[in-house]
Amino acid sequence: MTASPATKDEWRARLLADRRTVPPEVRVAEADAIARAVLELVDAGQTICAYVPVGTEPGSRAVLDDLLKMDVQVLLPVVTGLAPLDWAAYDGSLRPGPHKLMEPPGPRLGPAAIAKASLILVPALAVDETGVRLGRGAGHYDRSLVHAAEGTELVGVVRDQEFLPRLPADRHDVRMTAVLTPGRGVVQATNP
Ligand SMILES: Nc1nc2c(c(=O)[nH]1)N(C=O)[C@@H](CNc1ccc(C(=O)N[C@@H](CCC(=O)O)C(=O)O)cc1)CN2
Ligand SMILES: Nc1ncnc2c1ncn2[C@@H]1O[C@H](COP(=O)(O)OP(=O)(O)OP(=O)(O)O)[C@@H](O)[C@H]1O
Repeated sequence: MTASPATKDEWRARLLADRRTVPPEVRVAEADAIARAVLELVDAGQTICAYVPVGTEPGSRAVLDDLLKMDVQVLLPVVTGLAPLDWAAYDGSLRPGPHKLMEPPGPRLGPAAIAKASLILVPALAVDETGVRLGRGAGHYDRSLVHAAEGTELVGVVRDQEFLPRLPADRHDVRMTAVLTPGRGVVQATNP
């Protein structure tokens, strides 16, 4: 058994390597389970922030279309350097952006648009039981989530194996209020 990684960078390397070993049929089954859980979390008329999975990330583009059909407004992140993320509404179309990301082609709503969302699905490499999230390491979400409205549900989406007891945390880390995994559904984070 290999020792547990100590730093965030060591955790990122381990978690990304593990994601690459997941067989396609497992990814599809996990994405379906995540989609079912997401659709149970939302109500018609609600605005949420979501993400388009990139590479081996859990989730699917299909759930975004299901959300539109349910009359949920879906905002997707747009990367603009190291500033907080910008946001644009999903209307069914996407175009390629940086880092192999897909983004909506429509109007940019500005970083403050995140405050319209009552639920934010946050992509992550791992989340711990107290809601500490490990992301890609650029701090995009940490810079953005401070603009979310108070009381907004911040749901980190990870595979079951990426829901960990403890991760290294920095002062700037914005904690998730809950974690969504394919096997366990939505689990509320505990107090640190
Ligand atoms: N889907 C998604 N969107 C997101 C994020 C994310 O983590 N996931 N971000 C979170 O902050 C921001 C963008 N940050 C990112 C930074 C680097 C890479 C990245 O390393 N991409 C790889 C390909 C993906 C892979 O194979 O795992 C690449 O560029 O090669 C992706 C997103 C905003 N949008
Ligand atoms: N609110 C902030 N203001 C200024 N710098 C920040 C802020 N949040 C994070 N950073 C910087 O961003 C860098 C990456 O932070 P961290 O390792 O926590 O990223 P992450 O949460 O894993 O990534 P991401 O949010 O992009 O997915 C660090 O150098 C950190 O100092």
